[in-house]
Amino acid sequence: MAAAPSLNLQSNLPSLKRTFSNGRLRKPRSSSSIVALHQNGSLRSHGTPGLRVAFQGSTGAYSEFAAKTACPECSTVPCRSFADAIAAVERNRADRAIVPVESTMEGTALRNYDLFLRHDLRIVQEINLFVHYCLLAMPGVSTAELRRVISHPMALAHCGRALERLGLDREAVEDTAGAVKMLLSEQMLDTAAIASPRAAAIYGLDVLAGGLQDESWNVTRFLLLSKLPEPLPPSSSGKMKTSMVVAHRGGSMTVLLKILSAFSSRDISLTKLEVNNPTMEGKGPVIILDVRSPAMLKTFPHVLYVDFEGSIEDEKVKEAIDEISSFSVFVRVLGCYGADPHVYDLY
Ligand SMILES: O=C(O)C(=O)Cc1ccccc1
Repeated sequence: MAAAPSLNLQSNLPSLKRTFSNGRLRKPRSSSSIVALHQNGSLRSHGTPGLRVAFQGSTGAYSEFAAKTACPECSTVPCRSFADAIAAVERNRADRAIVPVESTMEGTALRNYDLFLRHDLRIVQEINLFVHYCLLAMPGVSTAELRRVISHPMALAHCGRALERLGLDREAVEDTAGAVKMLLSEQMLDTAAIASPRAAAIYGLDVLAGGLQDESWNVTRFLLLSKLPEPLPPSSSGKMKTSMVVAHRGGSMTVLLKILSAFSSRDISLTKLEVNNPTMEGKGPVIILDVRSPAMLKTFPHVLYVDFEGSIEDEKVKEAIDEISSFSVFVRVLGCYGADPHVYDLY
């Protein structure tokens, strides 16, 4: 009998423990192992049975696995786009949305982040997922017969060198599992998909190659978004993290120094500091919803994304935010949630 793949919890980055199940998921993952991880680990449980989590893509997408990792007992709601996943939460067709926002190979997925800023949702959990990319094809098709490959743009970008070597034309589609479904529905015999071993097992495709990513350490950070803030856990239950966006008048260097000083003078560790540079190709001003009433969309040319360790209930965090608010144009706290030091891996 094939062993059910299980999640592995590591106490520290960057080490990672993996379990192998021949890359195949033959039956639904038992959630009991994940519940145990929640009980032992620092994560707050989102394990309410019946919780509906919206994600972009089809069954078998990486985002769906991230959702199941974050909320083991949840049901997942496939959506065509990330915007649809957000709308599902806003219209009460889902309780949470999950979105990939950063990867070790490419940094922040600004499109997703910027879209999130236009809505009144909060970050309630983070999940780091080790992403394995495989080359999948219809049963019986060999690598020599392939002419092109389809997948999510991030997957194509992460496997650039391998695809170069294989000499395949690339075409972006909505998501990795959607690419697999497309192969099947259109019986494509000259096309491969890049997707997870889990998607291969779900849809019964052949895995022609594994570990396709250009960098062996390929972790994607997902955020779980909710309409309402989660109650903050007691401070004894582990480290907290806060995310915020800061809009300023320009002159990034001075602002950066002032922000660094607001945190370092209070011994608060930053985990992310990203400048949104409006001169970047294709990058316009950022539109942010001002969630204070009356809620309205505002446009800012100069924006910084900041994550740091600490809870908004900590006195020194409140002071740091007040100080930053005094020299910036706009500040919005995007969420306060349990810091998850683990990388989850399903192979
Ligand atoms: O297309 C998917 O499967 C997704 O969930 C989006 C994605 C793609 C590549 C890495 C992480 C998430």
